[in-house]
Amino acid sequence: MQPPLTVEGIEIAYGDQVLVKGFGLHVDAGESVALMGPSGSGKTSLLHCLVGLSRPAAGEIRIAGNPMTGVSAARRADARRGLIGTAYQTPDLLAEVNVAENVAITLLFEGAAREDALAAARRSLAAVGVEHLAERGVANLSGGEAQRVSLARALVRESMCLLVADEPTASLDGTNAVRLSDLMTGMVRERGIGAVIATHDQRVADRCDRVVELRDVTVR
Ligand SMILES: Nc1ncnc2c1ncn2[C@@H]1O[C@H](COP(=O)(O)OP(=O)(O)OP(=O)(O)O)[C@@H](O)[C@H]1O
Repeated sequence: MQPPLTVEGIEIAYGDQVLVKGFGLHVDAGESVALMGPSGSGKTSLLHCLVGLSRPAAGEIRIAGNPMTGVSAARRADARRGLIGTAYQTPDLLAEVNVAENVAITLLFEGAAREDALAAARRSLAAVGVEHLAERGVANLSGGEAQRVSLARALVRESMCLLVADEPTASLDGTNAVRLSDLMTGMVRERGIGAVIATHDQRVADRCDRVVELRDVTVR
């Protein structure tokens, strides 16, 4: 089986300013990797390359063997939709629809039957312990609940094999940050997927299997 993520010799540049050089990473099934490094070291830029939103200046990225480099934007978008789940610092839930519909939204946009999409959303909400919120509006969710819903949305697709999270606990207090980290890494193990979690929080990093420091490959 192909590993969820393979990165080789990545270089990230803005104009002629090289930010990251010679970065490699291999994430196995079930493994959570914390991506750390000082502010401005390029964590978010690297995550954007992993999910195919931008292209590195050099190097190769493969998600479950599927190339994210040297292919068209359309192919990267297909791989992103099918193989990657994302979670960010703010959950960015849509106020106009309920929790289950938020989780099901990408499936619904792609034309999945409504009942199938909502059943998948409920399964994903149950897996992260918040199925009881399914019919609720998103306005009154606590910060911890909203991040769990965001995680359920990231994990909703059965085919996904890589979770990419950028500071997912930054808006949470210490207790909720630890709970969400335990939940994320537990789900990654249980599903046999991989995860790359950019974080400044040592408590989050401690719950991952491994820490990768971007500092060493950032060009100053
Ligand atoms: N589109 C862009 N064009 C030019 N420079 C950029 C662009 N995006 C990011 N940068 C610069 O690249 C550097 C790295 O930014 P990035 O957001 O990847 O760092 P980070 O490690 O995620 O930082 P933080 O921990 O503060 O979120 C910064 O100096 C930033 O200003």
